[in-house]
Amino acid sequence: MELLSSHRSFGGWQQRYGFKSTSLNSETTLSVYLPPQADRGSVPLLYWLSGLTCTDENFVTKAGAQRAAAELGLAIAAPDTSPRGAAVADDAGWDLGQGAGFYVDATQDPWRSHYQMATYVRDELPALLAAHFPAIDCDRAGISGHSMGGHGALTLALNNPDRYRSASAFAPIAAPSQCPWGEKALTAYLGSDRSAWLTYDACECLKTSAWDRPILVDQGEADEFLAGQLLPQQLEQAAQAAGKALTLRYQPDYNHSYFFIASFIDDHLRFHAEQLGS
Ligand SMILES: N[C@@H](CCC(=O)N[C@@H](CS)C(=O)NCC(=O)O)C(=O)O
Repeated sequence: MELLSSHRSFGGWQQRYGFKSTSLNSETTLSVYLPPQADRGSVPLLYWLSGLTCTDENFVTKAGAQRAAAELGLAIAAPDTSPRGAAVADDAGWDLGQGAGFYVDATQDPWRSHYQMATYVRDELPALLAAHFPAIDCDRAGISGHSMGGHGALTLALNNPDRYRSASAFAPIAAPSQCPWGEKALTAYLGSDRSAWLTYDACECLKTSAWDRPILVDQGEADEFLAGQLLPQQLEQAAQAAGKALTLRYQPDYNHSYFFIASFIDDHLRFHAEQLGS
């Protein structure tokens, strides 16, 4: 891993690394926040998955998470949202291809040779972090994200309750098999057989998942994508039917932006820290 940048932040370090990912078969970047407590012992980890058009840097520069992460002793790993590079398939739209990996393992050409984001986040990242950051305890890991990344966080947690101990999301794409963003991406990455999509739809995952911990979701009421793309009411119904402990908070006047995320990120970090024992 090549250290691309390192900044002192609230007594810890905000760092960015570049490396070749084996699952993505491409160069990628990863941002890591190491809280001050990492100097003295082991710290739990929060994975942050960003949304459409983002890199690993949007969260780092806009969410304002470092202050609370430093207080709570929580490391944060923020990966990029897709494989990148001239040799990697792309699409003219901003909602497919580079910057829009949707945290799935693609099975269709031309995507499948690089777009293995589920494997990358679930398997490669913890191994990499454990090897390079001895202070990070990858067995005490939670996951969160925004929009496409909220969808990624919920589906990864629900599909892997042994891997993550806490889960939350901001304005997640809650039912991707029923909204235009999801239908476009899942058709491209997984093919037109909708049964292959279900494992990547949080509402479907809730029906069968062994996840037994509380889930926190914040949703802005003035979110421009609320009715057309995000469908949080479906998540609420699915959680209720499955008997899962979902707290869905509607936040009046907040839109889809990082101003919304920055306003509630401390609540989410505290929520994760409590469950991760930090
Ligand atoms: N580019 C799209 C918007 C995409 C968008 O809102 N992306 C969200 C995630 S879904 C985001 O986090 N954007 C980056 C940012 O705000 O820093 C548009 O022009 O409508």
